[in-house]
Amino acid sequence: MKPYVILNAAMTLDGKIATHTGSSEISGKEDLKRVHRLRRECDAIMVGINTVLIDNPRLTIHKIKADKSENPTRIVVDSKARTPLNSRILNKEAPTIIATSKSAPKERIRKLSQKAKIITTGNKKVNLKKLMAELKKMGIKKLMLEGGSTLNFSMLKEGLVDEVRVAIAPMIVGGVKAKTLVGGQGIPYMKDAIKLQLKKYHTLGKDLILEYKVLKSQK
Ligand SMILES: NC(=O)c1ccc[n+]([C@@H]2O[C@H](COP(=O)([O-])OP(=O)(O)OC[C@H]3O[C@@H](n4cnc5c(N)ncnc54)[C@H](O)[C@@H]3O)[C@@H](O)[C@H]2O)c1
Ligand SMILES: Nc1nc(=O)c(N)c(NC[C@H](O)[C@H](O)[C@H](O)COP(=O)(O)O)[nH]1
Repeated sequence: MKPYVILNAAMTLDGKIATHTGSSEISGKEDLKRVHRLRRECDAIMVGINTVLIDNPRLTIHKIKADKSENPTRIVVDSKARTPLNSRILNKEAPTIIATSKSAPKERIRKLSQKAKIITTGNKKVNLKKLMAELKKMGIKKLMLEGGSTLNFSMLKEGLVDEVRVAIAPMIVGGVKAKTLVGGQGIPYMKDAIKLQLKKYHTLGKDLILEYKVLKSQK
């Protein structure tokens, strides 16, 4: 049992979700409103620790009108409990979960547990399947995965993503070191690619929105 997971991101035409310096203002203002409407529909938003360290996101609904009580629960996948204590994700605007592993230092866990709920799974890194099962037990039915590249790969590879929604901005930045929509180790052979089915597409301001269903592998 797991929540229904929607991976949402914005990328340039060349598939980058940030430049090699970490700059990532990609979505147009209309797309940002779409993202915030999606946040409002979800029970939780999840990001990887690098996204917290680089972007210091709030992960609340703040581009459209919403009551504080509508903010989804924020989740950081953070094996070693590196989330800075002054990061915006730990403010009082919404509940926060730090998903850690057994490799996280006890002292960091103690400090973070004063500001967030801690869920520990996995030895060296977070066990995403177990984390998803825990979240479902807690009542999280719909989860928005907001990146980054490394976490997107792990979630897709583990078969935990149900839908992918991307905004393609009419921009190209290049750079071998710039993060793409899905990074991680990658899949060696095209025959083993994660297969998707295009469900919907439309323009939104200058961006193109594509919505896919993830097809479950036959393995
Ligand atoms: N344009 C967009 O839509 C968008 C969205 C989100 C993030 N970003 C960008 O993505 C970049 C960050 O991406 P990234 O790939 O460096 O990091 P990430 O945010 O995906 O975090 C990855 C880290 O999570 C931790 N982790 C723990 N358990 C894990 C597991 N089982 N699987 C995977 N990771 C696990 C590891 O420390 C790993 O290095 C930033 O520059 C950010 O601006 C862009
Ligand atoms: N859809 C989307 N378009 C973008 O252009 C962009 N850079 C992100 N990036 C997602 C990432 O998780 C960001 O850190 C949060 O979008 C910031 O979230 P806040 O506004 O602080 O709540 N996502």
